[in-house]
Amino acid sequence: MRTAASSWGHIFYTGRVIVTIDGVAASGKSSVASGVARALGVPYVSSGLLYRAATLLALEAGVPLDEAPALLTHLHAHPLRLEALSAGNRVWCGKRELTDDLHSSRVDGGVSRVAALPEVRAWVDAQLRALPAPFVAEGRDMGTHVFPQADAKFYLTASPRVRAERRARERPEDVPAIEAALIERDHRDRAQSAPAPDARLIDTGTLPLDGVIGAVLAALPARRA
Ligand SMILES: Nc1ncnc2c1ncn2[C@@H]1O[C@H](COP(=O)(O)OP(=O)(O)OP(=O)(O)O)[C@@H](O)[C@H]1O
Ligand SMILES: Nc1ccn([C@H]2C[C@H](O)[C@@H](COP(=O)(O)O)O2)c(=O)n1
Repeated sequence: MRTAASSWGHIFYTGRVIVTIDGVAASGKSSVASGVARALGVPYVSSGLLYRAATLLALEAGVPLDEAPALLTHLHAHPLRLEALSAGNRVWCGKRELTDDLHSSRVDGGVSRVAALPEVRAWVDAQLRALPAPFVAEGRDMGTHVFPQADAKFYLTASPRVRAERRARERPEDVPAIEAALIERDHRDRAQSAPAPDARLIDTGTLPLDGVIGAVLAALPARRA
């Protein structure tokens, strides 16, 4: 029997298919995108990592986070490279790997300011649109703005408490503090975080990770080679 994954796997392998997975902070976007991409045998693309890497470089260099011209000059002098592997994305600045430094509370606290700058958004969008399809792309505006032509779109949600409890298993911080920071970030990211009208909404709070990945794979439109 041909499953949705195997049928799509063939199309992905030969075609330029794009699936987008957007959603609020810590809703499971990268875990789900990685699982779906692995099932389909294609890379996934984590757009948030580029915003995080831009924020880290600005913090390290003392560039004010809302000064777009200075930030863009710094980014052009220190080009970033997103390595879109299906097992986990990596970000490089020259020979230095930044990946492990991108999920700190310091970067979390500043990234929404950087992501609010239209010049930075255009810089990220250009890098994403230069990537060769097929892939699964995750972020906030993948289905609305960056890849409106995507073949299938999903939007993940979960309550702030559930998301904070999951994050607390990864970081030595207490749940109420993480929850408050997530609510604040949701608020600051809201301008670019609306679901695409044609996205399928999935509440990840009521499903295990494998269940969400299975729901995405099952919802991919039937395709035949
Ligand atoms: N459905 C799920 N059930 C249980 N845990 C989950 C589920 N989805 C994700 N997780 C866990 O929640 C945490 C956050 O997931 P993940 O990092 O994939 O979210 P994200 O939306 O990409 O986050 P961010 O917005 O910070 O980049 C991880 O520890 C992940 O393993
Ligand atoms: N397409 C995107 C991706 C991310 N952002 C912003 C919003 C977040 O605060 C930050 C980090 O993203 P995350 O790692 O939480 O997915 O980057 C955005 O505005 N647009």
